[in-house]
Amino acid sequence: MLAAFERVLVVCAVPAERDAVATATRGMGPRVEVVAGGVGPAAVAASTTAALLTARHAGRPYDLVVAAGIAGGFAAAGVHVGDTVVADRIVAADLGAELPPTPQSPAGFASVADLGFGAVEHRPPPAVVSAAAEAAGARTGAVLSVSTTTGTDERAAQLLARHPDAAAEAMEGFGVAEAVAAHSAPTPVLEVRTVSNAVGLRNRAAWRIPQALAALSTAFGKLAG
Ligand SMILES: O=C(O)c1cccc(C(=O)CC[C@H]2O[C@@H](n3cnc4c(=O)[nH]cnc43)[C@H](O)[C@@H]2O)c1
Repeated sequence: MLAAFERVLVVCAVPAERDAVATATRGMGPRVEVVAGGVGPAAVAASTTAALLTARHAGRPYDLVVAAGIAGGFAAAGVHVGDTVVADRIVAADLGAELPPTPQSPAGFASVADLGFGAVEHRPPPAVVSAAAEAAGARTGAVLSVSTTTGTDERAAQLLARHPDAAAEAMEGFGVAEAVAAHSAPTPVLEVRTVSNAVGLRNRAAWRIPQALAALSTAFGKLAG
C-alpha cells in the first residue's frame, strides 16, 4: 500500500528501528525515507518538523507520514509479543493534569482537551488504516503515546479504563502527528507498531526486542510489497 503514495516519511525512535524499516523498504528507493527521530514526543516532533520542512523546501513534500517502531502491547486486549498494530487513534495518554481525590470522587486525570487546551488525539483516515492493516496483517486499535513507559499493572489498568480500545503503548506517535498537523496538514499520518513487551509491571529482561524488530521488518516488507 505504500506504493500508492509518492513520498513517504517513516519516523522511528532509535537507529535499530530505522534499520529494520529501511531494510524492508529499500526496494522502494527514494520514495520512502526512514529516520531515527529520537525517543519521546518532544524529540520526535522536532525531528519530524525538520524532515517535513526540508522536504518541502526541496520541492519534494511527503504525502504520507508513518510513525513506526516497537511498543508495549495490552495483553488484556489480546495484543502480544510479535503482534503488529496499526493505530486507528493516536492518543496522548498522559498529557494533562492529575486530579487529587475529593470527598465526592477518587483521584483522577483530566486531559488537556478536558481542560480546554487543545487536542489529545489524531485519527488517521480510516481507509488508509484499513489498507495498511490488511497489507501488514495487523490488528487495529488505539496506540497510546506516553512520556513515561508504564511500569505497574495498576497504571496499565488505569490507561485501559481511560482508553478501552487501547491496543499498544509507545512514546512517539502523538509527537509525529502533532508535527504533521502543524506543518503539513492534511498529509495523512499512520502509526505502525510491533510488540516487544507487555504493558504493565516493568521487566526489561522480558522485552523481546529482536523479535519485535524482525516483526517490524516483516510488516514493512508487506506494506512495501
Ligand atoms: O536496546 C535495543 O537494542 C533497542 C532496540 C530497539 C529499540 C529499543 C528501545 O528501547 C526503543 C524504545 C522505544 O520503544 C517503544 N516502546 C517499547 N515498549 C514500550 C512500552 O511498553 N511503553 C512505551 N514505549 C515502548 C517506545 O516508543 C520507545 O521509543 C531498544
